[in-house]
Amino acid sequence: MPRLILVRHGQSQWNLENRFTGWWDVGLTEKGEAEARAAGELLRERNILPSIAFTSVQTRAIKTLHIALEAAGILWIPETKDWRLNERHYGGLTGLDKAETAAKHGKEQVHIWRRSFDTPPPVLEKGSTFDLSSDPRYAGIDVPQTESLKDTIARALPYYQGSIVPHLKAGATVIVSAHGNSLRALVKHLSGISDEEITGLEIPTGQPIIYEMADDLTVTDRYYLSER
Ligand SMILES: O=C(O)[C@@H](CO)OP(=O)(O)O
Repeated sequence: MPRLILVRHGQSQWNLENRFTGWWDVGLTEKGEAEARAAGELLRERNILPSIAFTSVQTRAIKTLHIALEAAGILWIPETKDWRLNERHYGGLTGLDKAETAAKHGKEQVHIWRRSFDTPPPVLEKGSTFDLSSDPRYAGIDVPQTESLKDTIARALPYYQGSIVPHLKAGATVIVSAHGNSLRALVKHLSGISDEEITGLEIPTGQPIIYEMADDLTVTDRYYLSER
């Protein structure tokens, strides 16, 4: 039966520092690496072993995937990296301290920027420190200047449908290592969560979420692997 494993990257350096991250490429902390290892060990213990992997083009998700697959003893499985699984682009907030930004603009405004469904943060000016449009990994891609959750869904979901669903339809166990907001996009679709409710859903770092599916990809069960 098809099975989908979703895992948010382990703690990143900017999760630790409480900074808006988005598309900025930061590494994992030691704790983040340990979370990734624990996720892989859990997959091995429970014998839930993916045969194919998908991740973003961001170091924290790629490393989480590799550390987890190595701990599970299956670092060799095929993997695909795609920018459509990237974190939501945080626009002009990228790099800022979340608490300082709340002190400056008010908690309510920051909550809207972080969790509203379709209000994007302010745009990131072209040529500013965190502008990634000349990064070679984004060659030929129109790098956004900001994204709401709705914008993130608009690129992550078609990617899921076009590139991941065919493997699920063939009965594979698929792992996706990605980010808080790109995974929200997938969970919203898979669990049929409304635009309002999805904004309240927090996805913890390094915790595999399992979707068990029927052959027609109807979800039959969803659970955190650590809770079973
Ligand atoms: O900074 C970010 O890119 C994300 C994920 O860490 O933060 P938020 O919790 O605001 O979606």
